[in-house]
Amino acid sequence: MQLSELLSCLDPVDVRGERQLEIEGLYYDSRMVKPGGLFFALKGEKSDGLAFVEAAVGKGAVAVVADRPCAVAGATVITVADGRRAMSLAADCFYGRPTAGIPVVGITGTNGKTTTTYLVEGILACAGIPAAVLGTISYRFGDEAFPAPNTTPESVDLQQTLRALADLGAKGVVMEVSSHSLEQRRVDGCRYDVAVFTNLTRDHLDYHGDMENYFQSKLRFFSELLAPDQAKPRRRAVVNLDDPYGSRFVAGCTVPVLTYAIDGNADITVGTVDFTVDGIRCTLKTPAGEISLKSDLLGRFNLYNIMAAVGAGIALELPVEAIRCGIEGHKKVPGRVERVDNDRDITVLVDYAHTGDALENVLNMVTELKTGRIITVFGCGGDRDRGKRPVMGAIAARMSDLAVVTSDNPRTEEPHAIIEDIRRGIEPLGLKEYAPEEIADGFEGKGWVAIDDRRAAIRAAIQAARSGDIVVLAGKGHEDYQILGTVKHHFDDREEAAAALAAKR
Ligand SMILES: CC(=O)N[C@H]1[C@@H](OP(=O)(O)OP(=O)(O)OC[C@H]2O[C@@H](n3ccc(=O)[nH]c3=O)[C@H](O)[C@@H]2O)O[C@H](CO)[C@@H](O)[C@@H]1O[C@H](C)C(=O)N[C@@H](C)C(=O)N[C@H](CCC(=O)O)C(=O)O
Ligand SMILES: Nc1ncnc2c1ncn2[C@@H]1O[C@H](COP(=O)(O)OP(=O)(O)OP(=O)(O)O)[C@@H](O)[C@H]1O
Ligand SMILES: N[C@H](CCC[C@H](N)C(=O)O)C(=O)O
Ligand SMILES: [Mg+2]
Repeated sequence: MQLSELLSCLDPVDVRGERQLEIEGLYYDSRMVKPGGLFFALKGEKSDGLAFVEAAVGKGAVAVVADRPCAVAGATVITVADGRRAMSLAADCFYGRPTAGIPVVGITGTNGKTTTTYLVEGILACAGIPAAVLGTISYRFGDEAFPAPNTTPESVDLQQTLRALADLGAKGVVMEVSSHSLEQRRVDGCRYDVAVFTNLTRDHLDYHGDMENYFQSKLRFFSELLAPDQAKPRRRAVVNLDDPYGSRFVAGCTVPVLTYAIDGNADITVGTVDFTVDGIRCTLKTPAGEISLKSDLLGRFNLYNIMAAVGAGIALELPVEAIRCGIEGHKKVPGRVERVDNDRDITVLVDYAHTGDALENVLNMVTELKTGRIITVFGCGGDRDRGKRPVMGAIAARMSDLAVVTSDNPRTEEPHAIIEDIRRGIEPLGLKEYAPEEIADGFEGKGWVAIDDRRAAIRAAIQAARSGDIVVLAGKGHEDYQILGTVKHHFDDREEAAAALAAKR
């Protein structure tokens, strides 16, 4: 693409140097630059892209974009107001506007995004719209999947992936929109039809600082990115009004809003509902009429995810029958309340709960199903929000008969130090702390135990379980790795649980 054409997309403040250049690719990492590239010098958390401009030009970049003064010989220098936003807009143009003219649903919120994307994918499929799904698990169209290093990729990777998925036949997009991506303008080049808000609870405060900043990063999705647009006439927001932040999102919206709530008044509410061990049966009252549904998803939190997906379907004006069919026939989400089969009458569930709210929801769900004692294995990620550690510790210990505290991607932190942070939330409860060897043949009273090594922790939990018990392995879900230092080692809770069940005495 000609640089002059790209310039019209990224709204430059100043251009110095040759404009008649053919741009072969967009890059934000100097190490990846190829000849003919346009390099975006971004200011990051760890380093400043300006320091790599010469390296980029040395590798063949013919032009550089920056939002701070930048001097370099041998390349056109483009100054913009916001480098990350300019990169998003340029990527949309460069990859041929992959989100124009097709339905695009973005889902944001602390928990429930991945699950809701799968439900919306099902609804779109039933409406005859085969859609791409981008999020934590993968970037996928049908069964063709690309690995997902981030939940919401950097704008250049995002638009390139959207183009590739459209070329494979995707006629719609459902994607998770993380708060990091909103803050870093990764999605500014996406043209959404519907933006969904699930909930806002504590997470990622290592990055956002406090809940208000976290909220503000998400609000941008509804206030700025969803501004009225003639090319997207049905733009709508879908907002959970039971969440304490819900009404603030509604107030910030610049397009019509469809609200949902189980407890309060909203556009979409619950008529009847029955939660069982087999799933959810409900009737929803909606502006499109009453919808009767049954789903094999478990728990009240999944009713919220269903309502969010139904809201997206209604906002897109899809037939009620497609909405029902999509919810009832949805694809299973790997690692979300996923059962590990066994013949020992122990319910083993692998789940991705890695925040206090998610853990509380999942443990509430298993408490309602309660067939025996609850044993919960969990840890907290290293190099992530430290404040959630004691909170999760208290929830796990309070709501389980035995909490097994262990490691979950310690990254560059000392695993035992993370467990000590978790301990601070458990100790005030005054519960018995078991030594690992004390639970080798089971346990009697309520308590907790710390076992740094996750494999040993899973083995101990399953060894301690008896017929009827429920073992929840929380935090890693679909992940098939454990990150120690900066190295990813193969590790899969589902495989570990199966091995522990096979080895159980
Ligand atoms: C904190 C964070 O979000 N960081 C993201 C950010 O990195 P950064 O801007 O801070 O990068 P930096 O290392 O300071 O470098 C600055 C610039 O110099 C460039 N550089 C650097 C070195 C060099 O030799 N040459 C060069 O050009 C870098 O490519 C970058 O453009 O931009 C990078 C490029 O897009 C991301 O890969 C990186 O994600 C890191 C890996 C990450 O772990 N992010 C997580 C926290 C994240 O984004 N998570 C969310 C939500 C997760 C969830 O709850 O589901 C997600 O969407 O995945
Ligand atoms: N609506 C919900 N409210 C609260 N907790 C939920 C909800 N839906 C799912 N959960 C819990 O949160 C975990 C993560 O769910 P899911 O993967 O759908 O969320 P996510 O928002 O995509 O998470 P991430 O930010 O890691 O991408 C689930 O395994 C479950 O324990
Ligand atoms: N994708 C999110 C969740 C990771 C879940 C947990 N397994 C962890 O590593 O903290 C993150 O990177 O913060
Ligand atoms: Mg997700």
